[in-house]
Amino acid sequence: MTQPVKSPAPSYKRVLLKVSGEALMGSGSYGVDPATVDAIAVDVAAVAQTGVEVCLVIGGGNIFRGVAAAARGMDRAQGDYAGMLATVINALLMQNSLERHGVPTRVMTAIHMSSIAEPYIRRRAVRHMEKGRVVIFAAGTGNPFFTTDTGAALRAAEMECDALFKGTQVDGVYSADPRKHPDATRYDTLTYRDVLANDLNVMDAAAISLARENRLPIVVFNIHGKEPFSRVMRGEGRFTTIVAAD
Ligand SMILES: Nc1ncnc2c1ncn2[C@@H]1O[C@H](COP(=O)(O)OP(=O)(O)OP(=O)(O)O)[C@@H](O)[C@H]1O
Ligand SMILES: O=c1ccn([C@@H]2O[C@H](COP(=O)(O)O)[C@@H](O)[C@H]2O)c(=O)[nH]1
Repeated sequence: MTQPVKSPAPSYKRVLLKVSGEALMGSGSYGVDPATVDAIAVDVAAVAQTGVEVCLVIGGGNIFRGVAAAARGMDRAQGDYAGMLATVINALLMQNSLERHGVPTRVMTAIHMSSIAEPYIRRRAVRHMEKGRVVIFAAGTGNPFFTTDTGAALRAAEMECDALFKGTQVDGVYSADPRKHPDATRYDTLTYRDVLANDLNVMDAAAISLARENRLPIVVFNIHGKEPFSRVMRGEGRFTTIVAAD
């Protein structure tokens, strides 16, 4: 692997946090554990209170994944639309939790549902963040055959974020999926090219490619534990940074 130079923790002005839907299940195997959503909200609130502009993308894998439904015979595009609706449910739950902790928020959806959330309009989203609101981008890219990882890379590029933080079930990128291969080794830093060339499936290839084109650093970390987002923002704990080679 090419080893990019690891520099001290940068200071961020605006970041996007992607939370996997699975992370919201807590110790369950489906749906949402309110205590887990609350713990993530407290962590996001702490980061927002430092003055960093924060936007969020939450996956839907705790409720519905189009690709899994297609494997059982469902039409893929129809399943993907259902998956995107699952991300809206998660976004509304996170909004509720953040607001209970005093954080002003807006949910913006890529699929219009104006009774419950604003439609996604790039310049409005930027304005919300400038005013100190946490913006939650829901319904992914709005298109089937994509994932919320790609939605996260897309929105982070549009918002000109300094980095995309992927909060997931594992504490970084490994040589193989550590949940299936306990002997896999973890990397501190990787290049986009390494991730793509070695099929390191922590994020889908479309998301990595989009980040690479936009020179958007990706930081992969474990979303569980004591305020992990706050810690990784300070450069503490275990995580993997994915950047360009130079
Ligand atoms: N090389 C690897 N390094 C680290 N994790 C990997 C790797 N290959 C596969 N994975 C798996 O990828 C998962 C990250 O994807 P995640 O569960 O966050 O999915 P998602 O699609 O972003 O979210 P959702 O749960 O909403 O579908 C990790 O939990 C890990 O098990
Ligand atoms: O742009 C998008 C984003 C998501 N989907 C569908 O939603 C589910 C849940 O998202 P995850 O990224 O897996 O958490 C996904 O499996 C797709 O079915 C989509 O179609 N387009």
